[in-house]
Amino acid sequence: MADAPGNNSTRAVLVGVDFGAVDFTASLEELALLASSAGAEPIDTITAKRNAPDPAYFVGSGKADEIGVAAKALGAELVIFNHALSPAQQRNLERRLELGIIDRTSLILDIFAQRAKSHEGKLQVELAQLQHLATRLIRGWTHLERQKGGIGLRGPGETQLETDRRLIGERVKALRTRLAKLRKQHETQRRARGRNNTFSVSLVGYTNAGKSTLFNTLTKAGVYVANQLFATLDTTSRRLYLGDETGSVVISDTVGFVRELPHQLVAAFRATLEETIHADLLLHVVDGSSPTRMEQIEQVNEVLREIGADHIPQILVWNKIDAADLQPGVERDEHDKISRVFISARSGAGLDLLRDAIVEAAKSAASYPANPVPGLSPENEEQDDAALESSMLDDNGESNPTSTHVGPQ
Ligand SMILES: Nc1nc2c(ncn2[C@@H]2O[C@H](COP(=O)(O)OP(=O)(O)OP(=O)(O)O)[C@@H](O)[C@H]2O)c(=O)[nH]1
Ligand SMILES: [Mg+2]
Repeated sequence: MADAPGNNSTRAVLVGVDFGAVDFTASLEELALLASSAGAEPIDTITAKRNAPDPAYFVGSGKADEIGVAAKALGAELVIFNHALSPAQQRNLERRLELGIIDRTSLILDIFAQRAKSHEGKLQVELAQLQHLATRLIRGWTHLERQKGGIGLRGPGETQLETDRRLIGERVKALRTRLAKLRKQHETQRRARGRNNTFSVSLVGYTNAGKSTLFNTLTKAGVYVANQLFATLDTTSRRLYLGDETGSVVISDTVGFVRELPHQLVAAFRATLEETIHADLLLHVVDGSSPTRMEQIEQVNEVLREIGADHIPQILVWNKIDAADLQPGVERDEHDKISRVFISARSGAGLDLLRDAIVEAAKSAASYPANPVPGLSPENEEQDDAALESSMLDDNGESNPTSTHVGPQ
């Protein structure tokens, strides 16, 4: 590793191929942010124009050599492609360039692996990684066996490849079982919460839109905020008191979305996203200062469709108005329902409008009881949190080590 002095990050060259997409530049900028979020240092970006990917090297062999020469001249160890590479393309490039090659999918998986904190989050990432790996197993690949080590692991007459596949298959099965159990626990928690008839609100949106900042401002929770992609991986929930009439709602901060979110990850994070699927209201947070905000909205809606959350009432929260030179305000649709609220989570501008919008949505929701839930005033909020938390203990009476927290920590 040729690390620069005092800098531990891997120097990486980024490669983007322009197939004529309108968002080519924005997508490359995002790749740079993804790369630094993963701990790499993007030192150069090489672009190419093509009509279609080259089957062997994704870029042509001439371009591949050019990338290799440039990367070596710059002391890079890694080349990151802004695309999904086939296993063969990745392998061919690695052999030809003698450099580490990763694609967009692996990069995102890597960030998730680094960020996962909860037990469940780690299991989900491992499952996604193994599923990604399973498609890439080639003869002579011995990494897994070395890792597991030991005599007698390999069955009689099995080739290395079969052993690797078998070990991965077994681990995938074990992970699925464990995650299914955790999902059942979540179901129990949700039912317990359902008994309280508490209106639930999920913050969703593109990564870096400001969901956690807004969550903190609204609930004073102090969750991790950073100018990084996927700063948040675990769902965190808190009570939010909205006045005597409405009482409290439960509000959840969730993982951010990104374009081309690897589908293994969407599948693996389904359990985490269940918080979102079962919400009564989605606050779709948008970075209103981003030039690609419209496209980000579309990407988020696409993932919401994929996880079956597109039927949930949604308010678009147009955030970062301080950086976009906009005023706080509210927009209503043709049914006079609030469709957009313009705010700044950082300065607090427009937050009163947002709280009013949540109250209005809670009132109009059919499932919401006509009378406020008794006992949900600020005085006994803490006590209520404790009750909520105790409903989240698992069968052994142990605190559930998964991603959902309700109440003060
Ligand atoms: N100018 C401005 N910046 C903001 C505002 N809200 C959030 N930010 C910044 O945007 C960046 C991302 O904020 P987060 O709250 O971590 O975003 P997130 O949506 O939770 O991101 P992920 O967890 O990665 O999905 C941080 O640098 C925030 O300080 C705002 O209203 N105005
Ligand atoms: Mg966040």
